[in-house]
Amino acid sequence: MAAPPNKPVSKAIARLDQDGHDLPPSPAPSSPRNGRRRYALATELVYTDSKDQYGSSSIPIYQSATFKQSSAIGGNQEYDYTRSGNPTRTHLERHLAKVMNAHRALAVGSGMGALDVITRILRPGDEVITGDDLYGGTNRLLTYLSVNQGIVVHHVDTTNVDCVRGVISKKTSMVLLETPTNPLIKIVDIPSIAKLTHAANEKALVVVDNTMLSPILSNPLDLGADIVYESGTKYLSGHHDIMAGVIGCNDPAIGDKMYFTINATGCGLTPNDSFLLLRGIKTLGIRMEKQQRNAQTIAEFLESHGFRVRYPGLKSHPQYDLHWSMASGAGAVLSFETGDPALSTRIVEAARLWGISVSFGCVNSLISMPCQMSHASIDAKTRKERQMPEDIIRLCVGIEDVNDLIDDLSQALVQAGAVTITLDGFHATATAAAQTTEKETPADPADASAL
Ligand SMILES: Cc1ncc(COP(=O)(O)O)c(C=O)c1O
Ligand SMILES: N[C@@H](CCSC[C@H](N)C(=O)O)C(=O)O
Repeated sequence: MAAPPNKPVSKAIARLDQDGHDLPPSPAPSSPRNGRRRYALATELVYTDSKDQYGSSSIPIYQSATFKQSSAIGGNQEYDYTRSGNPTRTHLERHLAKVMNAHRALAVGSGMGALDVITRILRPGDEVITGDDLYGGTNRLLTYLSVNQGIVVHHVDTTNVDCVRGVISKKTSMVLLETPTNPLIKIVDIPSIAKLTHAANEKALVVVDNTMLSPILSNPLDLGADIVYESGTKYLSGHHDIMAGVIGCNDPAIGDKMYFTINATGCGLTPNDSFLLLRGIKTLGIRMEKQQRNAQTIAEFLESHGFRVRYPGLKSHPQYDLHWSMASGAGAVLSFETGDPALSTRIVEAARLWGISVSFGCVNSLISMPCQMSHASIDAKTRKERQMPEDIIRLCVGIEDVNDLIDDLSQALVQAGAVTITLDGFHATATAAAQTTEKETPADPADASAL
């Protein structure tokens, strides 16, 4: 089933604050011809004009902890100490603000570091509403805040706006959303929840973790969110060679509060990692294009062979229309079930091209079992209460040749005994969804090469 063609995501950059940031090497604002306010996002991602003194086409790494001052009584300069600010990081943040259509962007050492900075806005007694399907590390940090910092955390099914309505009140300070959720790929209605939240308490902050889509596919700030953050470790950098976290917001006072925390705690992204993130961002458009094309083909392959597949590029996804009303692509993470955790383990371990690894968004394809890996920090009882299938397999699709990926997956499915050979190919054996009228014979691993 073909997904709708990519549509342009972001509106024109309207909120970018150019004041006070025009010192080298901050990026120059883009200036397309024909009266347009900005280029298409894929162009903005690679647009690197800067005021570098030598006109360097790649922004230099200012690998310096300190900057000399012109005077003992302060001086009039932008930088004094890299914890407080660094030209390479500033360039990255300014570039991100353009890409995220944010008034201000901030770059820190990891995605969890970003959430830490955001949740430090909370005060004891504040209430947070969040989902019941969340990245394990997010769940862990929220649990820490509720146990140690007096924050009240409500986990509800955020895919149902009425569930959010049921717990929202004047005491709600933050609503934290993930969409598509990790790992169940459920979709959350950001505009409706943002409206509901701001009506209940105009000071409450709607925060969206956009790691699964990245700015090239969705812009939560344009959908009503107050703060967007994501793990730059994933799609933004794209090569699994750095850890990073980025934050965007439109309210200058909130931006200042978060900057205060970054300077006070020292979690700003290093100059070297800022450089690598800048480099990764340039290829985000083309990587995502290929990754999601591959993901669509693989999702269709698995579904057509009888597996229950969760991917918003498939028409069978129960929230297909909602997803496409908020995003211009389906992303490149999908999950599927086999009905048996031991069988899933065998599939994962039989794959070769698909690396057994946590994380996603990288150019290499990865396969994992979230309940045992990325979400193992959520205890088994809570996983059961939240209906996380222990057998779920997550595929994070890369840029390899899609036929090689399908071939490797096919071999793994056969070797693990997850499919039966039929007259015209093979079909899932163990999934609840597997229904076949054809005469089946158990798969022989030796047959894998014939597939
Ligand atoms: C959805 C989501 N948000 C946030 C994070 C945290 O990012 P990081 O690993 O960069 O801290 C992850 C993964 O780690 C994630 O999957
Ligand atoms: N051991 C790590 C696991 C990181 S999971 C990374 C990523 N978000 C994913 O979903 O795969 C931890 O405990 O945080």
